[in-house]
Amino acid sequence: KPVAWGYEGDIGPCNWHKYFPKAGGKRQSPIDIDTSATQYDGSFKPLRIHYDSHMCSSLTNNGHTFCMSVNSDQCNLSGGPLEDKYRLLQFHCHWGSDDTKGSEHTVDGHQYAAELHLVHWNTDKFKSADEAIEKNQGIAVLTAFIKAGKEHRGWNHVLSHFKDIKKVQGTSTVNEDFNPKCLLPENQTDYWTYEGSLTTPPCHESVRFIIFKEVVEVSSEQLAQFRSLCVCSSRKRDTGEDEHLVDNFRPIQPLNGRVVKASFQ
Ligand SMILES: NS(=O)(=O)c1c2ccccc2cc2ccccc12
Ligand SMILES: [Zn+2]
Repeated sequence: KPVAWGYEGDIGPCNWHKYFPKAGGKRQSPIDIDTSATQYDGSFKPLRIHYDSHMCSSLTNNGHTFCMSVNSDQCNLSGGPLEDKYRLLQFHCHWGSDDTKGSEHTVDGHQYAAELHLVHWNTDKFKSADEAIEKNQGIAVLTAFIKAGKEHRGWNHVLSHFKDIKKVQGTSTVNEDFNPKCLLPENQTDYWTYEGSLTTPPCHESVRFIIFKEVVEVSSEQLAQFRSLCVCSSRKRDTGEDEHLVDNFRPIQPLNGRVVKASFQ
């Protein structure tokens, strides 16, 4: 029987290690990026992000975030700090109950309104994503910070399906011409990178994070739409209100001597 976990109370992040022992490991995510301690690495090759936009994908509310799963073998990532080729599996976000919080990673202690994770698995070393998710170098997550500002047209292709996935386990098929690359910042050469973990149980220490320095803007109204998702299909607050999915970010974890590399000086 799968163990329930969440972001508050007894099943919250402070207790994850009791049922998911890796959550207490030495290379956990997220972390604070102390920009005075990052190390420039001039050996990185250019990041190669090749996504096609003819992939059919499906959007699900899994009770912890919305997840756009992609099933195209044409969406690949390589280069930068990566030794192998990785294939896009899904993307999702973490966000807050207001625009002052929501990201998982922080930069010099600053938390952004949301954080986008594009999850890729190592197709050179492993036969399936389920295998890769547990193995060192198995996963690469492209990460972009999001702040409240001007409207982001690309995000509307995703947000327009949210009414179909308001309830948990709701799914919606997305087969319009959408390329997730439009969700990334313009500057894709300046990023930080380090070795960490899934930020949700079972917290496997299999993830290479690549975190863009440039922050993406979406409007406050678009951020409010993230918060329209519900956490569960039935449970209502005593006020009869739906319980909305917000503050789905893990607190920052100890660096334990890890060095965050920078692709820029
Ligand atoms: N936040 S996360 O990117 O660690 C993450 C995953 C990372 C790698 C593989 C699968 C993942 C599935 C997630 C599902 C929900 C939230 C974060 C998730
Ligand atoms: Zn994530």
